[in-house]
Amino acid sequence: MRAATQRDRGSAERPVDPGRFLTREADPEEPAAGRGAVDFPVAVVLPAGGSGERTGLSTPKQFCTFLTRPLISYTIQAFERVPWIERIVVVVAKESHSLMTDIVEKFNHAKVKIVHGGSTRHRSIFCGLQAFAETDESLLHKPKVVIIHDAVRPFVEEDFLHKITMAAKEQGASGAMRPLVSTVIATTSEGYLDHSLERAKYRASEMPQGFLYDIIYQAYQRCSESDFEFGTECLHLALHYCGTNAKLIEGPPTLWKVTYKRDLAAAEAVVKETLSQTACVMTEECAESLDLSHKLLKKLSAEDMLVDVIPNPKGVKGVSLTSNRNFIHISVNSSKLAQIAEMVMVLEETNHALLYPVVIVWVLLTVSEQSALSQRCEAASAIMDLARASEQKNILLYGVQINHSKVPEQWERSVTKLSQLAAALIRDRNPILTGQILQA
Ligand SMILES: Nc1ccn([C@@H]2O[C@H](COP(=O)(O)OP(=O)(O)OP(=O)(O)O)[C@@H](O)[C@H]2O)c(=O)n1
Ligand SMILES: O=P(O)(O)OC[C@@H](O)[C@@H](O)[C@@H](O)CO
Repeated sequence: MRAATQRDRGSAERPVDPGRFLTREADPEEPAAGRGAVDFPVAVVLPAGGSGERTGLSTPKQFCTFLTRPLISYTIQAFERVPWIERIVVVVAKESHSLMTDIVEKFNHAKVKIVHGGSTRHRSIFCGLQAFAETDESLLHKPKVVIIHDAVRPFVEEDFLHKITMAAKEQGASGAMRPLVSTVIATTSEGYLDHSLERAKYRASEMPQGFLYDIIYQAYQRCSESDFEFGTECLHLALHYCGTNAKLIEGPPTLWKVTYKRDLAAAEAVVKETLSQTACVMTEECAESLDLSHKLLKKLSAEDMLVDVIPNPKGVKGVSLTSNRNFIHISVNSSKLAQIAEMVMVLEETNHALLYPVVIVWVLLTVSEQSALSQRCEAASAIMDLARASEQKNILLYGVQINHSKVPEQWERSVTKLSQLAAALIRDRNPILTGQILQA
């Protein structure tokens, strides 16, 4: 049996995790290795006042939800978890103010101030910047560097934010860029090709962008009506109105903007993939349960999951729940429902499922034939009610029944099935299957 603290990586080198920031908590004491501390005030402006017409949805995309949370909450959290970012000004349309207030309260977004935007993105950004310039110093003091980031770009990591921030402090302005995927072409008024640009010489301007606050605020104060109405590039304003040439930094592929409906599905898939990479197996100490947990560890690790195995004779008290998002709880011969209920209570008390759903796969391991039927009947009625209550707390409870077999081939088949079911339940997080007892 592996020590509980050891984690088992998959055989292949793990791919760059597109959503690493979702689960890695920044350490407020220690700047990440390889970069200096940020010793000046930094704030963020998130323009979120658009209507998201290109999604074809009635709800503006920043308020569309996946995994029980609106898109904008993921973006806010990506900045809120960065210890050296002090304030986040979210710019919303006036009619979305109360919705945004509810989101801030529900998800404990403590660093957020809400302001009203304008009819275009540039007007909204200017409204956000004005929030620092025109308020009581003690409430929202002016930052040295302000990061401007579309609220519909939820995947941004602290490392890259640090690069953008330090470059903005040194250079006055900085911006993310990505290689072009398609070639840029110009058309004639009749709709024919006029010319194409040499793709290698151009880049796509992305977000986040960073600025010395005074520079970008002055640029917006000087901004023409035409730029306010039709412009799409903050870096251009800093250059055109303040002569500040932005430092361009190539960013990771995760900086993409949610623009079309398909992008919302893509964003959900990224979050699901990130949340599904770890599992904690909680095992009883009888031989069959220990054997099952060891086999699960090997099989799930082969699926490239990081797996902890926690001998759990005393129920949930022996487990650090807050460091895991997916639990496989093995109960032998009886349902031990109280332990599951206690887990749900602890997860709720620690707010651990507030931002991301937690999955509990409850494995009913039947060792003695006599107990099989009674265990299953007892569990079937109990799990449904508990699952319904847990779902209200963003905890997804699934059941899988498995019979221990002394016939190695049969036991191996059952364990393989259980491993596949557990991996699928953790990966898909389908609320329809909560409260059900599947059969391995
Ligand atoms: N008047 C506006 C328009 C846009 N934005 C914000 O600017 C970001 C990037 O703009 P875009 O992707 O174009 O969003 P929308 O304008 O909402 O999309 P669409 O053009 O499809 O309507 C989004 O977070 C959007 O909410 C804003 O704050 N105020
Ligand atoms: O034009 P949209 O409002 O869809 O998106 C804004 C983007 O243009 C902008 O975020 C980047 O190009 C960086 O400026």
